[in-house]
Amino acid sequence: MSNTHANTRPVLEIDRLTLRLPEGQAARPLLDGVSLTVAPGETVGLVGESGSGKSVACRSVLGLLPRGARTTGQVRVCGRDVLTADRAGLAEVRARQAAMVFQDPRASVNPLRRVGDFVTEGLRAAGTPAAKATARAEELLAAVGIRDPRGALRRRPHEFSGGMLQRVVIAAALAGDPALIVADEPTTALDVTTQAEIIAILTRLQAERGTGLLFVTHDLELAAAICDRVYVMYAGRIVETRAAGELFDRPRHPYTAGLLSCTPRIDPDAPAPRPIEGRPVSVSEAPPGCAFAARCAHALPRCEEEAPALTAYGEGLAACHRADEGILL
Ligand SMILES: Nc1ncnc2c1ncn2[C@@H]1O[C@H](COP(=O)(O)OP(=O)(O)OP(=O)(O)O)[C@@H](O)[C@H]1O
Repeated sequence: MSNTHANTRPVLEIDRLTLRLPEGQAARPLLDGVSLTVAPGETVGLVGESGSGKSVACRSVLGLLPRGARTTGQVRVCGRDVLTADRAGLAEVRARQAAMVFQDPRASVNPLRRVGDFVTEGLRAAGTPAAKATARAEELLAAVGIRDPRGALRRRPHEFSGGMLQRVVIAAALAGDPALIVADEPTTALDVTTQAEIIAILTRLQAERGTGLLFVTHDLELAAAICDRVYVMYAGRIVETRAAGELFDRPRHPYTAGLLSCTPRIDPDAPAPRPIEGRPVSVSEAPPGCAFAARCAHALPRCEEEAPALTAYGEGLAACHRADEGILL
């Protein structure tokens, strides 16, 4: 975690990104005016229930859009808009500026190729001589806690457990020394002990190297523990963003409060988890007003008709008509 980069240019600036699929022109877009920044060295969480658009948003950072998607707005990585970049520009962003760690490490690697090929791929594509790339790969595998890195380079993915393979994926992500890592639920496919190890490795290396980290998760408590700032997403829109501590202690959006109250706590005195009533609406069926209104205990008729804009409350922003009324206290 770091809070020392208030005046530095962000490594990621998503600016009013709206993303529609061709067949759904009339329906609500998958992403609707999403804005988000990550500063150098900053850890930023993106949280929300399944289907809220977290993966679509973070894949857009590497220019990975659903087929036929139409976008407005910008996604700038180190100042370059990836949505308008040509092939060479996009390849450079992926090789040197931003890397992604996906949920399932087995889906990220080619099962037939050796681990060494996978970790050195980006380096070799960027013109690093083979011997130097191999030495760097060994160094990276050691940094993520793989014993016998030299031997590991010759092994194939099936010889690794899921947790060990996710370490390999993190090593490969760090190979080009990117300014930004996007981690999309990087531990969901792993057991609990391994999850903690992977989070510790990722956050340690990110802090040591000053890399910006966009961390996607549905676990608000985990986000609060490791992130500097958190964005909360619902039905394709950002509904709240603020510093992790303030978000956890004093949420302003009823959806954030709902996510917090359904998260199990370690503290024995904490209230028992309570699920948010109703189911998340899919982006396409969201009503014209606040997409959360149908599940919100505090909704007024206005909430169903008029979408609330993200507005400053406290040190952050919330999109709720009632955010200044203290309804969540
Ligand atoms: N290629 C695609 N074509 C059509 N719809 C898509 C595509 N990709 C995502 N969607 C839809 O966009 C919405 C957001 O999906 P997304 O995967 O970003 O959600 P998420 O918040 O990451 O969920 P999860 O936590 O389950 O990964 C969903 O309604 C999903 O069905």
